[in-house]
Amino acid sequence: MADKIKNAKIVFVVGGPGSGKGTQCEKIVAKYGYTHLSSGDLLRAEVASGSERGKQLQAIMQKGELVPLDTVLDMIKDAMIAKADVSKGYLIDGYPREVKQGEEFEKKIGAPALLLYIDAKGETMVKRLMKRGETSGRADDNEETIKKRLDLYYKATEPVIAFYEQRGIVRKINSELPVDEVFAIVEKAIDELK
Ligand SMILES: Nc1ccn([C@@H]2O[C@H](COP(=O)(O)OP(=O)(O)OP(=O)(O)O)[C@@H](O)[C@H]2O)c(=O)n1
Ligand SMILES: Nc1nc2c(ncn2[C@@H]2O[C@H](COP(=O)(O)OP(=O)(O)O)[C@@H](O)[C@H]2O)c(=O)[nH]1
Ligand SMILES: [Mg+2]
Repeated sequence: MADKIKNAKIVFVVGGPGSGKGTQCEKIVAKYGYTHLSSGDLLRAEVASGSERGKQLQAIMQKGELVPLDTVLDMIKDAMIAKADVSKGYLIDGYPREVKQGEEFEKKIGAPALLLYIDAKGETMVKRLMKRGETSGRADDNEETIKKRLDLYYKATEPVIAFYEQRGIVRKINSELPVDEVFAIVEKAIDELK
């Protein structure tokens, strides 16, 4: 039943690991009532379920690599459909990770109206993730995996931003600032959508 979500407002939230995607998404949910779907959280839920598929995913995520495209996309699509009747819009956090993921999303679900590009310096992201790692319990918040995630971000995900820039839907957000100042910029981008 993809019909239900064909006309939904879709916002891609893209940025490096630890750039502050999740933090800003929470604030958008609180103010605008959007549905927040973090692809990483969906994958971690599958891992936590203890399923066979979850075990395979865990091995990939622990290495900081990308899980197969269809796996993530199916999870996002199912989660979107489940919320279709109540959703004012969708925040797709941490996806697409590569241009191909964006193309497949558009084929199977629909086109994004906006891409929020949450931008922080590499050293800032590493610092935040090491700090988060003290309490997150995430198997990939360690120095070695963080470095791999960052490398993959620059190699595979930054081209996603260039791809959508051609369409004029990218809003670059400087997330070096304090959270509330970052959100003030985010609000402007979301308000433009209405
Ligand atoms: N579309 C996606 C999203 C996530 N992952 C996997 O899930 C891991 C964690 O993703 P995510 O939670 O989005 O992590 P980061 O981008 O590193 O951002 P953060 O942890 O700071 O939210 C990734 O490293 C990757 O292995 C993936 O393969 N494909
Ligand atoms: N100073 C500052 N810290 C932030 C900001 N956003 C997030 N953080 C911190 O950076 C860490 C990673 O943020 P998170 O939202 O999980 O990032 P994500 O990996 O992009 O989803 C968190 O522990 C936050 O405390 C921000 O705008 N400013
Ligand atoms: Mg996150």
